[in-house]
Amino acid sequence: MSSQLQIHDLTTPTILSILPNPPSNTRIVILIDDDDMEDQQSKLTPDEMIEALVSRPASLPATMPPLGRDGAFMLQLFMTQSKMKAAKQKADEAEALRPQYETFEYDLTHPNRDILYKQVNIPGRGKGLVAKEVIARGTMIIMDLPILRLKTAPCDNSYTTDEGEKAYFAENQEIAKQVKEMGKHEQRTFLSLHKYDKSKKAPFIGIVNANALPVEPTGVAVFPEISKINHACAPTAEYSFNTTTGEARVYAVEHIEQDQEITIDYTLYRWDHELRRTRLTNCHGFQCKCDYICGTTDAGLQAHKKMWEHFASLDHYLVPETVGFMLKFGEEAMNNMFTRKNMCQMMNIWDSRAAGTFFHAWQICLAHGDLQRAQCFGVRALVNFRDCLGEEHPTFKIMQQRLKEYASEAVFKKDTYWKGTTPEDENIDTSLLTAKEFHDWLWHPGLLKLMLTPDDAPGATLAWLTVANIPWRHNHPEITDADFDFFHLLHTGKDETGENDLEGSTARSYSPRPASTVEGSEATFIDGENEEERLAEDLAGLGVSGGGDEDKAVGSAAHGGAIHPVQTEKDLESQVTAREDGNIAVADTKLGKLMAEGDSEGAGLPVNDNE
Ligand SMILES: C[S@@+](CC[C@H](N)C(=O)[O-])C[C@H]1O[C@@H](n2cnc3c(N)ncnc32)[C@H](O)[C@@H]1O
Repeated sequence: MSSQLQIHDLTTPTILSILPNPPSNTRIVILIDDDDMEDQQSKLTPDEMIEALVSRPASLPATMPPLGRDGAFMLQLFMTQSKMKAAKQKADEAEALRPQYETFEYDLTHPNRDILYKQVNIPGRGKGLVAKEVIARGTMIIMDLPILRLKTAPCDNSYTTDEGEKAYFAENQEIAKQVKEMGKHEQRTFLSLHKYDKSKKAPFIGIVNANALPVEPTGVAVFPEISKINHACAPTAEYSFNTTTGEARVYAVEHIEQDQEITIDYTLYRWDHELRRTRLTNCHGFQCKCDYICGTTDAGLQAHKKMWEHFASLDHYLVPETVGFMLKFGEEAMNNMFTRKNMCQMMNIWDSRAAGTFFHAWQICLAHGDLQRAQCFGVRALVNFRDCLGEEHPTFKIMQQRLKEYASEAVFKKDTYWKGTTPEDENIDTSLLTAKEFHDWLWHPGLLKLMLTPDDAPGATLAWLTVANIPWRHNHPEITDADFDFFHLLHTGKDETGENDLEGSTARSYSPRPASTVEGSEATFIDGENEEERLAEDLAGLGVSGGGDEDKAVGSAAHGGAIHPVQTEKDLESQVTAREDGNIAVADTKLGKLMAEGDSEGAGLPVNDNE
């Protein structure tokens, strides 16, 4: 039996006199429901408080006020009701967000669902996701886990022979088996996804084809939420997969307006328009008709091809085999990066390709011992990687590490011949420069030439933008001075105010620069002319007619013709209705139908009834 101490007006000295040698079984209640006390204790967690009281009573503040009106039984801290509630809610939220890697069991009450986006019908594209509110660049929109992973995309295999065809249908059955083993939520989710099955006999492959996205290191995966996102060649968001955690994320790479569609590039930017088209048609089963690339005229496509070839050739000094050239021709390599950056800007590419450009510029500057510029570029790369892939992504983490340990880079100071750097512009206080001055200083080593002829990369971009009637887009986020603070943060872990740290959201506060201020800084050519004037002047030289129409919306409006019939709300409902006996209706409706659509062996597969 425990002794009971009736303690009224309990004071610190009283507690201290009891606690060092409490009689066995003595428990003391300390009621903490008084505002003053809450203030004092707010810095301690309940566990710390207990620890402080029991093992280090002397550490209690000497001025501790009376501890309450009642006392009995147990050394216990009572948080106020609201605090308890908040703590519980926080714990529940954390639990809901905790990825479940082992089981892959997926709850339909997805943490991101209905938060930033909603699913609506999009004319010509079936359903799609739109922003429920304005979403800033760099915001994580979805975090998702695969419900199904395959080593290769079925659509990538060309089953032209009889044997190949057999293998194709065998694969369909393999996927069916995996679906059968899924939990009921996953089954429902998987089967509610859009299907593209040209053969009409491989429905499971059909679902994979329409929805699967590449995952690293190899293979493809289908996702419960991300697979609801439509494709755009100039997307508003970027999809990436994290090999370390096994999760996928989608980040806003543009400022997305309320009700604007959230789109990703299914082809992961890797291919020119012909390859993109093949991939989208063969795998995802639709022809993209965006006015950005796919829906333009033949001349537009030709111009795009040329521009793309130029773009792809710009980092040819940076592959390991030719790194010697980068050391020898640093300015030229830098010039290429300047061009690449300008091309990205003209095309309004602010996904991780832009980060790649800054990353290369960082390497070039490091190689030539130009640390000040290297730092500026390194930060830009990091900020862009963070915005597009997130701070958890291995690419971001590796970049962060490399920036810290720049001296161990293989190319570090391998060549000090750097025409671009003069004693005057070394160790310059960049904070004193205007945006324009800073821009000129930063890119100075590469500012040798920026031609606008049809055979030159920016010229080819301009030709494409013009032929395809795409405005030169520059009304989007440019890197701001916040990046420099971020670099400071990188080294110190704290900013001047001490409010941000690298573990937190840090430079998330980095906000898009308004369109008007972009002009005259990054968007200006070497001679400082306004790019619009320059554009107009150069059009004649390029032999292309018509200019960018700034008023016309671009890129995101891919009014493509979806081949599949629109899935109605009713369709979906009927697919996921729960059966009374605990199995799901989809088992003998949609799934059963799909099985039957496949070969006869498949029809016999029961759904998972373990649940
Ligand atoms: C991953 S699903 C996206 C969600 C799908 N729209 C739905 O209704 O469930 C891919 C399918 O959406 C359609 N789709 C996606 N992007 C499209 C686009 N840009 N133009 C036309 N159809 C598109 C195609 O039918 C494609 O097979």
